[in-house]
Amino acid sequence: MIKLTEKIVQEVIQVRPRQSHKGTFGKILIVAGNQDLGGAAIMNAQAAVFGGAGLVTVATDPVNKTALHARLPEAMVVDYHQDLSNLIAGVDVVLIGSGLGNELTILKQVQKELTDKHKVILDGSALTMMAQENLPLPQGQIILTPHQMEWQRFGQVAIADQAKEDNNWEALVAMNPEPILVLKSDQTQVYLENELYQLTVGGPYQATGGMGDTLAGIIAAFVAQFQDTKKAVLAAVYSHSAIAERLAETAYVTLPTEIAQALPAFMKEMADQNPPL
Ligand SMILES: NC(=O)C1=CN([C@@H]2O[C@H](COP(=O)(O)OP(=O)(O)OC[C@H]3O[C@@H](n4cnc5c(N)ncnc54)[C@H](O)[C@@H]3O)[C@@H](O)[C@H]2O)[C@@H](O)CC1
Ligand SMILES: Nc1ncnc2c1ncn2[C@@H]1O[C@H](COP(=O)(O)OP(=O)(O)O)[C@@H](O)[C@H]1O
Ligand SMILES: [Mg+2]
Repeated sequence: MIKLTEKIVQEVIQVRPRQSHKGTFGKILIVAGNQDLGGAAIMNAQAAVFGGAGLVTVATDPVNKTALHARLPEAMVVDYHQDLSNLIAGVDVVLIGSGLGNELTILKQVQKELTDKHKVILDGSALTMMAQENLPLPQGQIILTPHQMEWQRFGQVAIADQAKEDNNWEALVAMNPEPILVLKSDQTQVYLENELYQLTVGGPYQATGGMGDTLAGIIAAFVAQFQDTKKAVLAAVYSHSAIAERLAETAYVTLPTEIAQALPAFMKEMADQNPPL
């Protein structure tokens, strides 16, 4: 078991090269937010934009369009009922599932367009629907971000049995190809290529709806812009809770949107500890 420390973030987040443009830092499609859960799409997208993604498009229920534009003009917004195949073909990263509710048709349509070139984050309702419908993993480099209840459904490991890492490995190796697992709890762990990483920052001030939607957006931003996907996932998981821990020095609860807002300053601090490329 390897403890996650600030070192991983310093390693991943570099000063940006001058010769760059928005395409350099990755294109993300977020498929999230049904009629009732538009906040999840907003929190995904805010975290992705503030986390440094080059271009963010949100495919969501049309009722969420005005709110998304008003909160986050940097993000593009499309109706998730439209044909998303061209959009999916043009992005590097697809984040799907936060606040998606029971939108099974949309989940299936997106999954069939994914290819090996995509990095795919499966969160929230995507995991729950895939478990209920027994759907196979889609193509792409897969990152699963379940909380314990979602992992119980998706990985079929009872919450009480998740404390034993062997049980989680057993469920993971049965999946082909083996995804990266970010198993969220008050003791979040990342299962990644035979190594178990343990988060040692963060705390109960994070127990607020939307906290995982924000983490999923940060993971999307980091894997979109940083070369090494595995290290980028670890750095995202660490950054999310390290920022929360800092905010909690003066706050009883840390809001997901506040964590997103604090990301650019945190990332600059980490990058400044590295020499420019
Ligand atoms: N503002 C919004 O639009 C929000 C949308 N959300 C979305 O709502 C959908 C349903 O997600 P939920 O997670 O609420 O519902 P779930 O039914 O999947 O799971 C939530 C329940 O699981 C149990 N549980 C056990 N261990 C847990 C753990 N370690 N962490 C969290 N829960 C644990 C809790 O009793 C909790 O009520 C997701 O797609 C999610 O992205 C949520 O993020 C809440 C905020
Ligand atoms: N008591 C806690 N200590 C540390 N982290 C927590 C605690 N409660 C929740 N979190 C973190 O908050 C996030 C919650 O994710 P999730 O349950 O998916 O939220 P949501 O779906 O509402 O956005 C995870 O990253 C989890 O590790
Ligand atoms: Mg969640």
